Amino acid sequence: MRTNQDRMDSHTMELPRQIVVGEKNINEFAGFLQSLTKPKKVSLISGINVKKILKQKIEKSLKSKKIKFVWHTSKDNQITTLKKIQNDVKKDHSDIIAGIGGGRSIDTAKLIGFNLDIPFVSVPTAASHDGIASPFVSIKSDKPHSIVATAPLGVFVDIDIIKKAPSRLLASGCGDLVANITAVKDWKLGRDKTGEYYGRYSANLAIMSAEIVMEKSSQYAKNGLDARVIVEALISAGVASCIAGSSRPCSGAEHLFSHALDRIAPGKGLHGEKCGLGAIMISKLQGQNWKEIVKTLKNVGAPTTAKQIDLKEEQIIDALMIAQDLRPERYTILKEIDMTERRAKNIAKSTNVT
Ligand SMILES: NC(=O)C1=CN([C@@H]2O[C@H](COP(=O)(O)OP(=O)(O)OC[C@H]3O[C@@H](n4cnc5c(N)ncnc54)[C@H](OP(=O)(O)O)[C@@H]3O)[C@@H](O)[C@H]2O)C=CC1
Ligand SMILES: O=C(CO)COP(=O)(O)O
Ligand SMILES: [Zn+2]
Repeated sequence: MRTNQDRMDSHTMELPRQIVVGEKNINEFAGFLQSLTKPKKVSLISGINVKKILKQKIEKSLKSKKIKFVWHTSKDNQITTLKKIQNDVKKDHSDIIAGIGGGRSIDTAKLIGFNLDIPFVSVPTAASHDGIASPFVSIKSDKPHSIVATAPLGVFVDIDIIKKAPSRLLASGCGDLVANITAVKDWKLGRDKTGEYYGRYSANLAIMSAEIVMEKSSQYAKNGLDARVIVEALISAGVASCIAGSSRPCSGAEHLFSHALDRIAPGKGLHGEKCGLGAIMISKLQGQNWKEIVKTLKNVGAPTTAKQIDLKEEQIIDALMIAQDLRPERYTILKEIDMTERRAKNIAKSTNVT
């Protein structure tokens, strides 16, 4: 007899072809591109901070391999900004595109690569999110959540750059990772209540990347965060999404809460920080060990209260109340709860988020 777990529509698993995680290896960037597609010209997408830090090194590497380049600046993740950059990239006639930076620059390059059918390479300079190796893109449009584009052809990481990035970014990445605990629980709920496809392998992979951080967090509190482990966990979480064919293993109600905050309080808090706060409250609603999530976030230096990222109690409550409506088709614990103002206030207070 077929169970709900067996039932699924066909889906495509698109995975990165080559992932390099090195240290002080940015000078090998051009060689990495050559090993992928032997490009003559590359379009580089980054923000102003990242460009300032890496311009010289990246240009030196590209010149050494005679690869031409054009820089483009990503300021925000609005669809209008992306379209403008896309028009400029089109004029480059480049044969590869690289997103260099945090989630915004990577997403911008990923979607432009997909739209223009140019191979895309992900060059994270911060371990702040799990979109590094995934096919998903979060661009502000009518949809508050990610859409499918294409998995990077290659992922190139210089851990030394990530170690030197502001520590808040690495802690934020841990928030995006612990979110997998609540996301997978919601995914199981969706399987049980709606018969939706649930991939045990990708679910376990996502859980493992969260658990690695949770198990090591006391050690991190004493000796500092291990950037390489966190990067690998984020890559692995992205690969879990590639295998699942959706962001399901890494995005449940805690992400819906974060997407709601993106609308209610734009610009407040990083993506992973908001997902971490969401994971605290959602794990309590799910009957999971929410205190363990608080402990992990505290140990890695990520926020555990709204105040730490300048959010007000009303904003947390509103976000909890509208979260599920932002993605009604994604079954989460919030479908099973009448999230009244009183209930929202209670969950935020009882977990010390407010
Ligand atoms: N596709 C997906 O599945 C996912 C996508 N996202 C998306 O990613 C974005 C969030 O990513 P996040 O990284 O948190 O935020 P940003 O990409 O906005 O980066 C945050 C800041 O960190 C700076 N920065 C990055 N690396 C360094 C460095 N090495 N040294 C100094 N500064 C650095 C950036 O500079 P600069 O301004 O130069 O870029 C930026 O100012 C959101 O748009 C979110 O929606 C999040 C999760 C998953
Ligand atoms: O951030 C993500 C996974 O960590 C993407 O999730 P969404 O599909 O909810 O945007
Ligand atoms: Zn996320």
